[in-house]
Amino acid sequence: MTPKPDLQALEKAIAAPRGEFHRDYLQVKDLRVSFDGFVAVDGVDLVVTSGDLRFLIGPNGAGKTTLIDAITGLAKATGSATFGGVELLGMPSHKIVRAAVGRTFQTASVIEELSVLQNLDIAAGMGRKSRELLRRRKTVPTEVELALETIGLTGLVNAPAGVLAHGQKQWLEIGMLLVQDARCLLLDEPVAGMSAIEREQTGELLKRIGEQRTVVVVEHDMEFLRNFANSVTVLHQGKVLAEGTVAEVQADPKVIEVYLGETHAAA
Ligand SMILES: Nc1ncnc2c1ncn2[C@@H]1O[C@H](COP(=O)(O)OP(=O)(O)OP(=O)(O)O)[C@@H](O)[C@H]1O
Repeated sequence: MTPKPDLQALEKAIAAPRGEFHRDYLQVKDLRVSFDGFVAVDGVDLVVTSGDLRFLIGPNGAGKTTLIDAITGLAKATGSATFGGVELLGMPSHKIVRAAVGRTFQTASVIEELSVLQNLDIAAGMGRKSRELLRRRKTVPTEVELALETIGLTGLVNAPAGVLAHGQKQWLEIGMLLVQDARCLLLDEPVAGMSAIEREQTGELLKRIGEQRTVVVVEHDMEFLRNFANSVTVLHQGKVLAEGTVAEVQADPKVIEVYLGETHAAA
C-alpha cells in the first residue's frame, strides 16, 4: 500500500522560502546567552543562506559579538545554531571549525613572526610537523595558492605577517578561513581601522567569497554596509529589532530611533 503523503510537511515545504532548501545555511533558533544573570542575547532567530552577504548591525552592546561567540563555541548558549544541518551549540570550537564554520575577531589574530604562507599552512593544519611548517616550502599547495589569489597576497607569500598593512592582516585572516574550507564565515568588524581603499577592496573580497558561502559581517560602518550588504539584521538589547534589505532597514523608524538616529541627524 502506498503511504499517505504528509500534507502538513508538504505545505510547510511549499511555503518555505527558497533558501530553506539549501543545506548550506546558518539557522539560529531562540538563541540565548547570559552572563551571571545579564541576558546579552535574548532569543535570537536568524536564517542566513549561502550567497547572501548578511550584515549584522546594532548599537554598542547589542549582542552582535556575543552571538558570533555563541555560534563558534566561545560563549555558552541555549537554543540552537545549525550549519548544514549540524548542531553547533555544545560543540567544542575546533569541531565547529571542522563543521566548516569559521570566524574572525575585531583584532586580527595572525602570527606576526611567521610568513603569510606559514600562517596559511598552520590554518590549513595540513598534518605537517611544526618544524616542517616553519621551513620554507618549494611548492605551495593548490588550496593555499587559491586562497592567496583570492585575498590578493600572492606577491607577499614569504613576507612576515607582522609587516603587512592593517587591511592585509584582515585579508590573511579571511584567507586562513578559506584554507580551512570554511563555508560559513562570521566576520567581526572586518573593516574597522581600514583606509577607504582597503574598505573598498575588502568589500569586493567579501562579495567574491560570499557568492558561494554563507557570510555574516558585523559592522558599524554604514557606508560600507550600503555599498556591500545584501541583507541586514539589526540587533538591539540582545533581540532582533529588524531585518530586510538595506533600504528597508534604513527606512524602519525603530532602527532610526535606536541606531541610525544620530547618523541621520548628523547627515
Ligand atoms: N564575558 C562577558 N561577561 C559579562 N558581560 C559580557 C561579556 N561579554 C559581553 N558582555 C556584555 O554583553 C553585552 C553584549 O556585548 P557584545 O560585545 O556582544 O555587544 P556588541 O553588539 O558586539 O557591541 P559592540 O558593537 O560594542 O562590539 C554587553 O552589555 C557586554 O558588556
